[in-house]
Amino acid sequence: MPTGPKDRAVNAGHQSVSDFHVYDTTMRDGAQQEGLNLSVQDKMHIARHLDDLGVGYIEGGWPGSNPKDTEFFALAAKELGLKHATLAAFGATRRAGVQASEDPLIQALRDSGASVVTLVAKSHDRHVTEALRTTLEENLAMVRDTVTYLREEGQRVFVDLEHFFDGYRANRDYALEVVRAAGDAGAEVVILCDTNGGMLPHWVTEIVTDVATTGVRLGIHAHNDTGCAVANSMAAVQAGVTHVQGCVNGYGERTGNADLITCVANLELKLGMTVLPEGSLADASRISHAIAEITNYPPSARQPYTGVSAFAHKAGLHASAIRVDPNLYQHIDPALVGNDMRLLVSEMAGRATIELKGKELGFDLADDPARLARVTDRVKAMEQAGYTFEAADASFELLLAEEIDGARPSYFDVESWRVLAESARGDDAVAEATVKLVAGGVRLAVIGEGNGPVNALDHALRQAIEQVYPDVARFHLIDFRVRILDQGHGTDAVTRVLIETSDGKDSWVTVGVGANIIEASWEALVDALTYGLRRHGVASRTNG
Ligand SMILES: CC(=O)SCCNC(=O)CCNC(=O)[C@H](O)C(C)(C)COP(=O)(O)OP(=O)(O)OC[C@H]1O[C@@H](n2cnc3c(N)ncnc32)[C@H](O)[C@@H]1OP(=O)(O)O
Ligand SMILES: CC(=O)C(=O)O
Repeated sequence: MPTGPKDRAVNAGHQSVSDFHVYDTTMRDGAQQEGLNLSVQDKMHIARHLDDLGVGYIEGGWPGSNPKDTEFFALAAKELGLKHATLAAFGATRRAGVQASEDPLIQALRDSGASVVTLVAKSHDRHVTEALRTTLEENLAMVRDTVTYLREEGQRVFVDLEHFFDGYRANRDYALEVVRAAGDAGAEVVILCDTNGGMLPHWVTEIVTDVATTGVRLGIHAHNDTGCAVANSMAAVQAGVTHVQGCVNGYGERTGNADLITCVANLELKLGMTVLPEGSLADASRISHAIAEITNYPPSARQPYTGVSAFAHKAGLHASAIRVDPNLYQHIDPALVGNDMRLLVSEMAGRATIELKGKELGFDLADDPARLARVTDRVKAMEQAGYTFEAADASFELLLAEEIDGARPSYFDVESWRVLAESARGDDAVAEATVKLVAGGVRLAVIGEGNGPVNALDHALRQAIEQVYPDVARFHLIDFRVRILDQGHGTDAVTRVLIETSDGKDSWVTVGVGANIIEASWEALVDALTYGLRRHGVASRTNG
């Protein structure tokens, strides 16, 4: 026989470091994002990452609405073992005309094992009459009854008021009546939701300031349809809410929810509040990327605070000031959110960029201004010819090594290469490449096969070099990107290839440019193996 939540509540009672609530809904509203699907195990992993981040509340899903969410709560009750966070179960108020104690979805919330239940309720009069097809009075009763029932069953209750801001504009008195009904029935926090995401910050300020006069503890749940979800959440906090909901990486229905990490970083670093355990924010970038791995959504490079480009500097003028003091072009120290400053080498680089990037890669270029200028000029000329170094650090490092050592690092001399592609009797085309080279004083001629010309060349080159440099056996190509560059002259377009190679531990990117895809790929492949051997400490003919 099931016991009451009083006895079964998991992870109950852990408050965030301050009384301010940081409430994550990645596994519920985040999972409402198009293309995002989480398994039970995915949810377990995400919950642990969120707990490491130190959020106060983790909304695990809607038990009773689908078997997976029900299973997640059952497993969480047995195995999750959160350190900081409290698990919350999400669901709707009872159905119209049904007693809370007889509504199966309310029973599922009660039986979820979660100590907190977050109920979604209607507060916009038109939604009550048209979507719920009931009366305004019955909606108030649905809120009161459900909150009262779950409180009596021993659960803490938060109430999400859907479409609150639109509802307030349509019928202020009714919207405020729903807030009071929830608060009076025992809801700990009433969350004002910008469900359609249409608000602007000054409207949020105005409305929250008015609703705060009810004396009910308020929260904010903002969607990003105007691109203002985080700004609206900040406006709500400044107007008095003490509970912020959001999703890691801004996942969520349509354009997403407020990015929870951006919100907490703003609260801690801009507003000086303490909303996470001390030191947790420095884990934010790692956790944002770890969760992106689980959701299988590549993280946005331009994500505030945690994106790989959040502290990447491309313009020469920026780098020249950064050389004096990084804070001249950064709003915070990236280490505060576990991110790093990066310098991007491109045609927009000046000498300062090259010097700083060189330093990052372990080269001291400051003592030779003429060499620094020469590298800068070479980079600009090569970018004009189609190369791109900002995404190909490994090719840039080989260029620097060449300038410093007087010759490009080299492990083999290529005599010739040739590649043929053939399709017989309408079968899929296959390719065969022949590579002739001298490595370690040995002349090698190797044939490689592949499903395309680049694949065949890669196999042939690798098989040849591996005979002299066994480290090459660990290298494998993990990404291959081709771009046809129209140089504005129509017929003389060139091809650029970026190749990412891994040794199973690290990866590096090289670039090649040529009149055709095979020539460009060959250059990038040769750079990839050369860089890899250098990185593995294998002596080249130029450095020893
Ligand atoms: C704003 C938000 O994002 S809230 C979160 C929304 N999330 C989801 O909808 C995902 C999970 N949902 C589900 O799995 C299903 O919709 C269920 C299990 C909840 C309900 O499924 P069904 O019983 O088949 O109903 P259906 O989805 O067609 O319609 C929703 C019903 O809930 C009612 N409803 C909507 N909001 C509320 C509410 N706040 N309180 C009570 N009932 C509500 C609707 O009026 C409708 O009732 P009806 O069946 O009498 O027409
Ligand atoms: C509750 C919720 O997800 C919303 O109103 O957007």
